Amino acid sequence: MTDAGPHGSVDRVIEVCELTKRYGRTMAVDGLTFTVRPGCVTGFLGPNGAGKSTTLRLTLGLDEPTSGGVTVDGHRFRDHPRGLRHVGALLDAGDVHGGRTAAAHLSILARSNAIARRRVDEVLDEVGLTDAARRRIGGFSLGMKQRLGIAAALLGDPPVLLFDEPVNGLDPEGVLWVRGLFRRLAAEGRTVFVSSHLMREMENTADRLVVIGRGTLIADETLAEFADRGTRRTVHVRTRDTTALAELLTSEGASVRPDGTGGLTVTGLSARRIGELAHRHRHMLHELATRTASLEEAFMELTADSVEYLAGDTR
Ligand SMILES: Nc1ncnc2c1ncn2[C@@H]1O[C@H](COP(=O)(O)OP(=O)(O)OP(=O)(O)O)[C@@H](O)[C@H]1O
Repeated sequence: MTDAGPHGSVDRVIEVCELTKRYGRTMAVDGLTFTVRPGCVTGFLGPNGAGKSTTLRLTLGLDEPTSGGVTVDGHRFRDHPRGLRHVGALLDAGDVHGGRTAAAHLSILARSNAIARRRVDEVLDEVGLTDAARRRIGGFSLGMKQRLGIAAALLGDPPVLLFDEPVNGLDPEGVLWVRGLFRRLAAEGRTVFVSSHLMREMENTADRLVVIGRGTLIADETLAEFADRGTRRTVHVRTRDTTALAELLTSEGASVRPDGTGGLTVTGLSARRIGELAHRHRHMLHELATRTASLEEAFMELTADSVEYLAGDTR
């Protein structure tokens, strides 16, 4: 599965190398380098505007990079003779002709990519749209459009699959279904690359994570490695003289920040040690509690500096 290919490349591997895309004054993607391998689900995470869709569009040759590039098996997408039979993708589920039926939409795609007609019925069945096959797409819910987009990605039975925010619009049953589908596709040895701006959509799906913010790479690691950040403990402490306690804990090597409610969030010292120090220096503590950050919190902390639009932002 991961044998070296004819050009010294690795089979089914997406290689993003120094990828840069500038739109006027906006750096959508800024020197991104990472590799996506087969046999596992790789989550592509980042806040809104981080550059995920741009990276996926560049991977599919739908846009030209300003510099750098992306290859699949060592070739640019447009140089792959097998097109959709090699790389299947869901980019924008709404980008379909509403007047066509689901079956007609997929049949046209199949014909133009030399894919057998029987695949249309197979993928409609796979995504649960068999009963809606003869209905016009214009009347589809967002969730049904997502399923149709996933069907289109699967149509050519490709070894490499890209999905841009596939969970959008799916109901809870649909979310479970799509997770199972991604896991199965990866278990079959395919390369599965899935974007999302929500950690919780990835934490039960992805084996690896590529995290970006403002077009640059923030993390490229296994979910287990990422989870280790998530299990980092912080201690919540509340006292009357916050400033004095913060100075004391900082001098003992802790990292201390206000928690926004008059208390302090401390990392680098255990609750027990903080309790001992406070006692020795005669600080009365009103609260002392250890808490474990969730994966979502770890993700938000990691990407905090690259969030484009903050609620209530007054910058
Ligand atoms: N065609 C374009 N013209 C101008 N700016 C663009 C274009 N496409 C993307 N951008 C800008 O590039 C940046 C990255 O956008 P992109 O859609 O790739 O991010 P994203 O991570 O997919 O975000 P989201 O989760 O909101 O879809 C944004 O600031 C966006 O406004």
